[in-house]
Amino acid sequence: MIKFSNVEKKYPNGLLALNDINLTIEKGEYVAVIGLSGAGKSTFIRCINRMHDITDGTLIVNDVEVAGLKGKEVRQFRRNIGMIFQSFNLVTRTTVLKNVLVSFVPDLPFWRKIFGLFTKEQKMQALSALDQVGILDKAYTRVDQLSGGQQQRVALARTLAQNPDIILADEPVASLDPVTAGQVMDDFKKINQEMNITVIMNIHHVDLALAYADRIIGIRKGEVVFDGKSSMVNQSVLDHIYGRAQSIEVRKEGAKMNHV
Ligand SMILES: Nc1ncnc2c1ncn2[C@@H]1O[C@H](COP(=O)(O)OP(=O)(O)OP(=O)(O)O)[C@@H](O)[C@H]1O
Repeated sequence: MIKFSNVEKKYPNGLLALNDINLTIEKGEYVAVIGLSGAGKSTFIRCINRMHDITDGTLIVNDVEVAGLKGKEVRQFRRNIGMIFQSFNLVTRTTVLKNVLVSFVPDLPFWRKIFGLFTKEQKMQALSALDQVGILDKAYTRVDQLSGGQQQRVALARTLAQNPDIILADEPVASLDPVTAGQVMDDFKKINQEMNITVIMNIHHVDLALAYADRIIGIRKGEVVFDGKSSMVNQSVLDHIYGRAQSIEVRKEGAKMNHV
């Protein structure tokens, strides 16, 4: 469970990126965070795994008060939280399997790290993660020979091999074409439903957010201005999150995406 109580995030330059956030996300939820560029979506997601420190309030993740973690505890805490980025963050000049095995590196003894030696069990776990996202046949292919969608699946498999409770995804389909974006969204949905992993995703495509996520959190100027079921989101809710003129643009972009 993730619980924000009166959470504030102020950057060192004084910018208030999150203001008085109060909400709870239960295990197994699929949440999409939407809002205009600069609204605070990335900041919201990145506070959850302590990529950013909150500056006031309390944030509890899996019974742990995130702000109280120190050094090694932060690394340990992050083991249960996967993170997926728009840019995939893969080592493209090596194989898919090696990229997935990287998720085990923090747990390896020093000498194994040096030689890149992985146990048979770790290799099986990595292969199984690749199977879960449907690219087992690409295990020995170099990442730079894969399409964008396949690369995002490698990133997802790497996260799954880590056996997380929570997956945070920061614009995971922003650089993909509409069809591939839909396939990657399907992967997230499958993982969420079959493995009961909480998914919290920042996403600009409102139509995809509404089609896949169960819950929508709308952020505007650092404040949560909507929090409810996807089925409750209508034009007036979007106007409230984005502002009237912008919400029409957001919808038009979505329509264009769907017709490519
Ligand atoms: N390191 C930083 N220092 C100062 N201000 C920052 C920093 N990172 C983000 N901000 C500011 O905080 C606000 C929220 O940024 P954030 O990246 O969370 O927005 P976002 O909704 O994810 O935007 P986008 O959709 O464009 O990624 C913005 O005004 C941004 O300029």
